[in-house]
Amino acid sequence: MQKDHHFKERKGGFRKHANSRYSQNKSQRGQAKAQKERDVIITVKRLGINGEGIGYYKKKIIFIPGALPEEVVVAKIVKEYPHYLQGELVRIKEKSPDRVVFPDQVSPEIGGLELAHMNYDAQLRFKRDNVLAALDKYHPRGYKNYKVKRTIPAPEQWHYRAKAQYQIERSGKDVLLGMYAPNSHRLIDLPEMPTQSVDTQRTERAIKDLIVKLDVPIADVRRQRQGIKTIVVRQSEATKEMQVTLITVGHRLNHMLELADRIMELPDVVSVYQNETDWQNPQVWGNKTEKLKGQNQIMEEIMGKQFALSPRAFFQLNPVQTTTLYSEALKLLSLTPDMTLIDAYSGVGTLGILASDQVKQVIGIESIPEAVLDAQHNCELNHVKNASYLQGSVEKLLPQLQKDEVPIDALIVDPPRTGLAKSLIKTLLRVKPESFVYISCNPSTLAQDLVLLGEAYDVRVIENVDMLPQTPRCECIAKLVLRKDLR
Ligand SMILES: C[S@@+](CC[C@H](N)C(=O)[O-])C[C@H]1O[C@@H](n2cnc3c(N)ncnc32)[C@H](O)[C@@H]1O
Repeated sequence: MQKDHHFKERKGGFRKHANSRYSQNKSQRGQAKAQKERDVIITVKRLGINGEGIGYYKKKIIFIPGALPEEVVVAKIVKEYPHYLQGELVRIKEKSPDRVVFPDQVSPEIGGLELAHMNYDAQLRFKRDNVLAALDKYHPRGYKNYKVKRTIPAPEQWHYRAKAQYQIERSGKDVLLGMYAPNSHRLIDLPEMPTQSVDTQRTERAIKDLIVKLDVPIADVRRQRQGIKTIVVRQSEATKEMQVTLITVGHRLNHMLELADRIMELPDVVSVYQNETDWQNPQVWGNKTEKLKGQNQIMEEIMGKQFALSPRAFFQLNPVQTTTLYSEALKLLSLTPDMTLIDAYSGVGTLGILASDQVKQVIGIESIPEAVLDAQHNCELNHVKNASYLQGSVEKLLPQLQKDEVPIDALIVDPPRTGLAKSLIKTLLRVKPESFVYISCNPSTLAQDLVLLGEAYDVRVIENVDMLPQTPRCECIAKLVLRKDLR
């Protein structure tokens, strides 16, 4: 450990970072004691699930964003909650060998760079440790025997994000384009985001310039004025085609079609969509999506197969590393030609289509109608004749398949961060697919679901694939095997 590292260049940034990230929960904010800020010396013991340093002060846990394990830091206690303290990093007295210089062109409080002050090997270790910690917290049956593999690194640690989703807002005479500070409505202008692809970033800025030039209305939440709220730019890794979606409050905005024409002139842009939302909707995307210009979808390629993507369809943010994720997951499924594979939470049909030549049939289940249409179109594009896609919730459709006596031999689930619904787990414990792989982007919900699934399944192995370097997030792939006594 190196001594007496003064943290001048980042001090201010981390203070804001610490404040915003941990003081936002309203009920907790109410309980926080108003107190005089004071500096304390803390030895950091470990990282929390969001990448924040954790230490103890007078036997109480203290969270210090930006601090690393083994570091001795001076922290300011900014809030005192009944069960923990919120700290801000002031100065590093003893520096961790894992510390690296944070990218200087961007504010540390921006989401998505929570681990950017830590070297990449340490980030990979942290991601595996996060899985172990979740298992240790919920202790699913036999978890001590799980083989939790080393995190598979991403080939690119910077500029890997193929989709940018930035908010646009007026601030006095300026127009800001970027992301909100975590848990707040304070927009941070983001001319540079080091994990974002250069092309998507450049296109975002060019669209902002066009909006200003053509005087297209920008949404104003305070005055409830209609306009453009969010600009989404997604690029295909294989074809470089770019799809732009302007998320608006209000339908026909002044100069909107002229704007779409001008956006189409930008390099690689092949389609412009408008998605309409309203002030009541807490989600970024609204329900109405309409094409303004260009082609319906952009084309992506994974493992030699073509995938058409419409604006609302889910696709991994890191297309280069997606091949690793999918090939590891399919390897663990151990498919045979007589099997029926259920691709639950199928998105645009990627996993099922990639597995289709190894099984008798594939049935995909997905809730977003546009994604289901994309999946059906993707089957045609790839001449896949043994796959079909159902639109609806997995919770409702899986029991229906069982009722209809569809053989469910192999199952892959790839749910959102919330994990599997309890009702679905009950169905799975009845159906007992022989081959079962669970892809999870949240070790905590994975561990909780494994507790319940442990009634019928053992876990053979958990693979970790790093899709999002510089963030605390990781994709886990768990291979579940039916318990011997139930086979
Ligand atoms: C993490 S993505 C996985 C998509 C796909 N497997 C892939 O790798 O591209 C989760 C998908 O599940 C869909 N989804 C979310 N909740 C669902 C539910 N209850 N039933 C069916 N699909 C759901 C989402 O629309 C999204 O496409």
